[in-house]
Amino acid sequence: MNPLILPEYQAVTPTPVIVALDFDNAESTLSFVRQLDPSLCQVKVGKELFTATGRFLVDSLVNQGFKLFLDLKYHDIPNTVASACRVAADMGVWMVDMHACGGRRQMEAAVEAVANYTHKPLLIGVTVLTSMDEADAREVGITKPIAEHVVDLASLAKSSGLDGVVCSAQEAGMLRQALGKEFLLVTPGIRLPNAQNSDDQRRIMIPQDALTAGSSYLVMGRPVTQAQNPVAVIRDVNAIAMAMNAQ
Ligand SMILES: O=C(O)c1cc(=O)[nH]c(=O)n1[C@@H]1O[C@H](COP(=O)(O)O)[C@@H](O)[C@H]1O
Repeated sequence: MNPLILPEYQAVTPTPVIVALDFDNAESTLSFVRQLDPSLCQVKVGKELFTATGRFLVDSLVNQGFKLFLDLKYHDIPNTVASACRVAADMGVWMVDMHACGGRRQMEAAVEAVANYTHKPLLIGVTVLTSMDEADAREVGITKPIAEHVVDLASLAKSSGLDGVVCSAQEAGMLRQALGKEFLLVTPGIRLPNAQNSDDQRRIMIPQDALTAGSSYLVMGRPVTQAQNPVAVIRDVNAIAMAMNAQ
């Protein structure tokens, strides 16, 4: 058990934080993860780390007891995505995602592929990337305001049987109203109140506002991994969530 983790934070289950392990090698990742604990946060392995390390690191993190979000954003024909989700389920991941714009048949095939697993991974549809603003969206043919497009894709994901979506916390309030309390809202693009800039992110929110708006999970990469004290940043978010849950 990591001595940095105080008993009161161990009581935070589930924590809303998913730490994006956006590293390019196993050594840096494992050295960073040594200060974390499965009761403190979930972890996410995305394209950079998975390309660098393959399933070796996923296995290692799952074996350490972390709930792992495999963020490979599948977007392919139904058979390919369904088969990939089945392999992800075999790996014991907690959450896996696919682009909702891959369509109903892609999502339904994924749902069917993992339906009989005892530990079925949560299936999450990516709506509109948090790095995109209205001008970016228009350039790729999205003619509606982003918020409306997100609601449409999230409704499609829900009616296809997915457990939730990735969206910006800016859309969380609207999606909560439209899709109810149970549907998971996984929100990247989180920035701390004192952040100097938003990097490549465009639709951002601070943790407190994201949780108030109805986010289920906050995906946090650089605000945690580049912090002087990553554990303190996670604990602060957990404390906000705990205070809100106590109300
Ligand atoms: O699916 C994701 O996790 C994701 C979707 C999205 O719309 N925006 C987004 O930033 N992400 C991921 O969330 C993480 C955000 O990292 P930071 O901007 O460093 O906090 C990265 O790993 C992204 O790949």
